[in-house]
Amino acid sequence: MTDVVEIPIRAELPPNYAHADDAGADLRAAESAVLAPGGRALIGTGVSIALPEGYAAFVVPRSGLAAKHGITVLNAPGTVDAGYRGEIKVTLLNTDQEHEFRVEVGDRIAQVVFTPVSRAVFAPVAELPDSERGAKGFGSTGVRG
Ligand SMILES: O=c1ccn([C@H]2C[C@H](O)[C@@H](COP(=O)(O)OP(=O)(O)OP(=O)(O)O)O2)c(=O)[nH]1
Ligand SMILES: [Mg+2]
Repeated sequence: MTDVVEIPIRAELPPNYAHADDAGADLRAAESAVLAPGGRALIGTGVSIALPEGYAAFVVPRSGLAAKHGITVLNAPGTVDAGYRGEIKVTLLNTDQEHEFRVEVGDRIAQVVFTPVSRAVFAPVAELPDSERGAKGFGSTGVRG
């Protein structure tokens, strides 16, 4: 069964899940905007929430807007802190260098995912424990095969 968390919300256009088992709830634009080719815009959603302590919300792109129009969330995943009570806004980036992209009020421009998060307590050490990967990264395993 899906884990459900109740989140107090103030919104004219609340985020909505397209399907009962979706992880992401679509965020709607509360204002119109025109993104020039290569341009960006900070777009209000009119949504403000009170996340439970120990939770975060991540504002992430929609794959259809990315694949069809080159639209992404510039700071993806946008991080909404549990204590944030302001309006959730979406920084859309139009990566298409030829076409502008128009946003109308009510358009579903991004999605939001809710998740519990851990906070770190940093414990300084002289040496880190060994691991199989060690310091290898940034393509160390290649691409093919
Ligand atoms: O896509 C986003 C990302 C963040 N926020 C809101 C909620 C978050 O809690 C707050 C601050 O975000 P972040 O910490 O990413 O921004 P910052 O540039 O570090 O600002 P601050 O100095 O206020 O933390 O802005 C959004 O509405 N949308
Ligand atoms: Mg910050």
